[in-house]
Amino acid sequence: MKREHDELAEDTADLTQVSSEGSRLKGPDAYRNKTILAPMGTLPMRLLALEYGADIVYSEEIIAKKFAKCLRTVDEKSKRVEFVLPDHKKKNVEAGCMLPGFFKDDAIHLSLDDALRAAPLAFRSDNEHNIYLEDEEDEEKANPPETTTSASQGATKRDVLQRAQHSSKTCVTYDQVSPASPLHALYNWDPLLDFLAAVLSKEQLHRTADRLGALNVHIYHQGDELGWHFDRGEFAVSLLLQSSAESGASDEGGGHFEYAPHLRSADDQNYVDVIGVLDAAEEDKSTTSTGGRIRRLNITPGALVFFCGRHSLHRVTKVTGDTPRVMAILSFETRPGVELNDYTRLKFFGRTG
Ligand SMILES: O=C(O)CCC(=O)C(=O)O
Ligand SMILES: [Fe+2]
Repeated sequence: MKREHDELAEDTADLTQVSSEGSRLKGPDAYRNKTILAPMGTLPMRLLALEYGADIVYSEEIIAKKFAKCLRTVDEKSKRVEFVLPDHKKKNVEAGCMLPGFFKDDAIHLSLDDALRAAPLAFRSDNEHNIYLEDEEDEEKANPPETTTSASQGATKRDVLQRAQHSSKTCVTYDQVSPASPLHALYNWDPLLDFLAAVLSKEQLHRTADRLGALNVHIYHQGDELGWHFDRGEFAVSLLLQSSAESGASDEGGGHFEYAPHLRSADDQNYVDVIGVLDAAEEDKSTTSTGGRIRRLNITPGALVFFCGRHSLHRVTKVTGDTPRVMAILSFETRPGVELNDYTRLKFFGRTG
């Protein structure tokens, strides 16, 4: 309690507050041994609290110095109000968000049964890839290694490309998902497009036009995993149908979603920290400075997850138990009519049509 009190004092050191004594006090001393109430909503309520013995009352707007420095922004479409630090804008933007319980038990079970019925026909991929999910030869031609050294010196794109990742999973394609599945209904439900567009601050979203890749269900059996990668697309929407993890954060069962938020940006590939995260994950050194950037998201069945994977390195750890991890991926684009290329279709679906 003492520590919190001091932290609050430090955080608000520049602010001048009106106390019950009516005098203006400045600096940390103004907050020692005082009865402080926060957050207090309306002025009459605050005045009443002062009358009944509180020394200092705060409205929400002046709790922290950091907060006082924020800019008020309003998203035009959703009308959502956000307070953003002007110089730390990127740190305020989350890598993703999760809505637990979006699908209730019945919808989960019907979708799961449908996917598992289709599984014997589905393609199993098992391959190595780099974290950028791109063809190395094409990439080297387009960006010769000498032009791709990180601003934070010492590591190059070539170093990162050499860190091969393994992925194996079975993929039920869109044409194999039954039109009777709740997943099919959800994906083709127009209000979902509006909802996602509002949440993601996009003018308009469209379902991906790919007859195989628009909606997929990935099944990870024992030994399967999804290696570290940055998504090529801007964001992904996923819905977990079955977890392989036995309980929340414990390692048992495996199949955990792990990510290192904001590891790169549009202007800095940050190869040094990318290598640091890959090393830390390999050696399971979650306490090293780069390893400390790795977070684990405890996704429960039925949760809808939006994830901006283009700048946040992420993976699914190896499934170690008997229960397969079953994850639906819903794909959307900001432009209509977008299809996958044949290279991707062959790699992940084993066919082009
Ligand atoms: O299955 C997951 O949780 C993530 C899947 C993913 O990262 C992807 O499909 O790109
Ligand atoms: Fe991904």
